[in-house]
Amino acid sequence: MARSAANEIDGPREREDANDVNNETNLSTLALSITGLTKRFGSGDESVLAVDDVSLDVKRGTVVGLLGPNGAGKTTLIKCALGIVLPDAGSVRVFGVDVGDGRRAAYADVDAMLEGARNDYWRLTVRENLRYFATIHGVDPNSVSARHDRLLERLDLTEKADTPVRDLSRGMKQKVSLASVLAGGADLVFLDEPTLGLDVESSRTLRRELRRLAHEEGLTIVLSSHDMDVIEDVCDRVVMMAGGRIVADDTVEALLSSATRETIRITSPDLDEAVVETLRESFAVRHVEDLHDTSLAGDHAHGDRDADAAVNVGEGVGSDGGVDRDQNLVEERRTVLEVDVAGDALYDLMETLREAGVTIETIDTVRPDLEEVFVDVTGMEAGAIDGRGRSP
Ligand SMILES: Nc1ncnc2c1ncn2[C@@H]1O[C@H](COP(=O)(O)OP(=O)(O)OP(=O)(O)O)[C@@H](O)[C@H]1O
Repeated sequence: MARSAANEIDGPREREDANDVNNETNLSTLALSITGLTKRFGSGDESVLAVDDVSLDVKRGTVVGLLGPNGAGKTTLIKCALGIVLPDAGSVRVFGVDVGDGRRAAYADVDAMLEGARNDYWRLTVRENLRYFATIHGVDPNSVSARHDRLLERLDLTEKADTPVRDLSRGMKQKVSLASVLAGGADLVFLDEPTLGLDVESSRTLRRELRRLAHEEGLTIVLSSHDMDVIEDVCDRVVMMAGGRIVADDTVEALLSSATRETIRITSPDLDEAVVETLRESFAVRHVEDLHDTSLAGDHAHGDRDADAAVNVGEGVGSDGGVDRDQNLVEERRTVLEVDVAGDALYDLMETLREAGVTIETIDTVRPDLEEVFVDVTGMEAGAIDGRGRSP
C-alpha cells in the first residue's frame, strides 16, 4: 500500500501544531487535507448550507469518524472530498495533491463506499467482483489474489467466494461491498455508514477488519456513522458535526472524559412505582426498567440474572426442561434505575432511598458515551444522533 511521496504543500494548516518547526514533514503525513470547505444546496430561502467552512486534516494510517445527526453534513463533506459534489468554496488535498490540479492523480489511491453500499455486480461472484474492482483501479488482479484471499477470509466470505453476489444475504453483500472497496489496494477509503443494516456479528467482523487494516496495513479511513459503537470501537479520532460545522474533534477517550454528566445505576428489589414517582420529583431520573427473574423456591444456585434471561411466570416455563408450572416458582423482580447525580444529588438520593426503605442491591456509575458528549457540546436532545431517543 505504499504510495509515492506527497507533493509539496504550501501555506499554513489550521490543525498543525503552530510550534512545530518541521511543519512540512507533518504535512507529508496527511492523507487528506480539507480547508474552508463550504457547500450550499439550492438558492434563496429554500437553500441549505450543508457544509459550512469546514477544515479537517487526516493523518495517514488513522481512522477518523464523522459523527452527527441526520442532515449534519457528513455525506456532503465526504462527497466533496471525493469530488462527487463540487463545493462552493474551499480546497481538498489528497496525499498532498490538490484535487483542483489533477483529479486523476489525487484520487489514484482513494476509494469509497457511499450510503452503506457499493455498486457490486450481482451476477458476478464475490471473487469476480474483487478482481473487477482491482482492475478498474489499475491493478492486475492476479498480482493481488493473495490479498483478496486474505480479505475474504477476514470478512468471513471465503466459503462464498464463488457465489454470485445476488444470492448472498444483505449483510454479506455489504461485506462484499467493503471487500470491493479494498480490493484495489486504496490507501485512503471513505466509508459512509459502513455497518448500516448489518447484523451484530457482521458488524463486529467488519469493525475488526477495519481496525486491522488501519493499524497493521496503514490504511487511512474516514467513516461516517450514526452507530456510536462503531465509532467508539474503530476510530482513533472523532469529528462531531452539527449544522454543517465541526463542533468537536478529538480522540474517543478525550471526548468521553469530557462528558460532564454523572449518572449512577441502581438495582433494587423494592423500588416500586410510588418510590420512582417520588424520585422523579426531585432527581433527574434517566431510565427505569423492571426485570423479572424466575427460579424454583430455594434454588438460589440459579445465578443468571441477566435481563436477557428474564422469564415471566406462567409463560410457558413449564414446557421447558421439565419444570412444572405447579412447582414452587418464585418470581424475583428487580428495578434498574438510572439517575443523574451531579453535585450533592448522590447524597440526597441515598437519603431519599433510605427514608423510603429501599434496599440497594447494586450501584454502579454509568459510563458516558459519545452521544452524551454530543449533547453536551451542542445542547441537542439525547437520541439526536442514533435516533434511538435515549431521552430520560
Ligand atoms: N443533493 C442535495 N440537494 C439538496 N439538499 C441536499 C442534497 N444533499 C444533501 N442535502 C441537504 O444537505 C444537508 C446535509 O445533508 P447530508 O446528507 O450531508 O447530511 P448527513 O450528515 O450525511 O445526514 P445523514 O446522516 O442523514 O446521511 C441536509 O439538510 C440535506 O437535506
